[in-house]
Amino acid sequence: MAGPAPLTLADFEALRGSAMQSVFKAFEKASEGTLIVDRDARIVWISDKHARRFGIAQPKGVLGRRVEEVIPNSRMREVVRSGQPILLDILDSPGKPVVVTRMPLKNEQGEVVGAVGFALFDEWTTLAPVVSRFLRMQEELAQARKARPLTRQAKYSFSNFVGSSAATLEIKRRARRAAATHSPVLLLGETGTGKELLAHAIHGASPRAHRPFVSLSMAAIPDALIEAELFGVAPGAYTGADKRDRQGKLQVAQGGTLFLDEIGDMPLPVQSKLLRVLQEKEFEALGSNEVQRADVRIIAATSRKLMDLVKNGQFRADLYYRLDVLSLAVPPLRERMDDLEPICESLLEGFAESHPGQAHELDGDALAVLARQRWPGNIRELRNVLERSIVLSDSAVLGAADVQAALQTPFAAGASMAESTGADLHRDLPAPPVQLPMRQAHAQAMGQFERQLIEHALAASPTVSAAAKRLGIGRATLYRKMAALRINRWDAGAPASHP
Ligand SMILES: Nc1ncnc2c1ncn2[C@@H]1O[C@H](COP(=O)(O)OP(=O)(O)OP(=O)(O)O)[C@@H](O)[C@H]1O
Repeated sequence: MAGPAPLTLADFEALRGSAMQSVFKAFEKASEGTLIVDRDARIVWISDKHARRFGIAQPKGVLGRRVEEVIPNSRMREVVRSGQPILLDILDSPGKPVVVTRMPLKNEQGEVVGAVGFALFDEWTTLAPVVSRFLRMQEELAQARKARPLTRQAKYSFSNFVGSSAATLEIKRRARRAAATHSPVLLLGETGTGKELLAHAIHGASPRAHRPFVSLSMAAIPDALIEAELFGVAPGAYTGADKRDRQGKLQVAQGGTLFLDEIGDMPLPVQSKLLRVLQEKEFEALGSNEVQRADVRIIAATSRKLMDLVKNGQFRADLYYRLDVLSLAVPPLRERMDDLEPICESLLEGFAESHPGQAHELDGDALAVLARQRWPGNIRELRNVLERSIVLSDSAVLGAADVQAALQTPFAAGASMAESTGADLHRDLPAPPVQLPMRQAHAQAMGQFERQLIEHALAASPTVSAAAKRLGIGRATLYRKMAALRINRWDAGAPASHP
């Protein structure tokens, strides 16, 4: 007797179709709420129960709206964008958190056409063991993140240097090659282009990756302290010095990498000592005759034109050539505008943690506005503008008006100042006090002008040193003027991450 006819491909397809349907029905039935969005993350369907959870009386009234406008912490957009499910997650809702699962919906060609989300449990006491483990792991992760800078490991890798323009790929290629060697590296480029990020990445990809990464910025510490910071201090080296010796960054970085930022600001006497480190691999701590070995790879960076400093006698030519073995010129953002969109995406994603529940996307018009800027402060300036847009905006997606508003704040105006003709600057200066006698009015107007100029430069620069450079005056002069005008750089709106 003939057995049952063998199953054909069509049977498998039919079985798969009905399996999908019954899985969907089963989920729907067990679910505490269901939500479906289209490929633009606009709501196409929301169950009554889910709508009630978010205080929506008329579910039909929210159809067509962006999902984040209705469910503030929704991650449905992420699912539509990536095409990947988020199988288990906790969503905050006004009453209590719910456990949710989200899946992409695809058409026959495999293209994402939307996403469906199910609220699986709202009685999540049943999940208490899983949830408490999750919370414990989150806590551990937060602790580990906090501890990370203390471990003196590289904080960034090459993947953090976002972009795939030809210029970016080339710089990453060269940096990777540099990572494999032990030679010094010199990173050149405007402020905010990512030199420090690259220094971390080079260390992280080098054979010294498991040893310390230590940085020292010449611009962040007074000249008189640089030598002690770098080479350390022997006990009782000078009056009032500690009884114990104090390690310098060279000792701390032993076996690893020492990143010397703003090397162009290094005082000449320290330059000679650094040259000895590079040539002889040795140094002496301040106030000591004991010669110590330096097993340290030097990565130096500067936003100044080192060759000009050499010509002016401010930088030793021999040190320059010693550092210049592998020099990498990091291009400014305006020369790699193809990277603008992915960099914005990555920066906005990074803000998701610090600014939860706010816009983390740009629309095309906003991007076009950003693409028209010159970005003298490069990615640091872009980061500031995006963060400011997020803070100022109430929309779920940042539009042209949101980024315009952020660009028109004092920070951005100051950032463009260096390249402007001066006309923009004068535009927002207060009118001169005409009722005063001419000499007095002149002095007062000049004082106001100088204050505004300095505040703008400080707001647009990561360090006081960089602001001084922007203004074309010495750092000491700028400090004196700030003291005289009682300007505090934090009041001037300088980015807080760069003291
Ligand atoms: N390609 C990039 N992708 C993503 N973020 C970047 C990129 N380049 C720089 N950044 C970010 O921009 C900011 C400035 O970068 P970084 O401090 O490395 O610049 P820098 O060139 O060392 O600046 P400075 O000369 O002023 O010290 C940092 O927040 C950094 O993480």
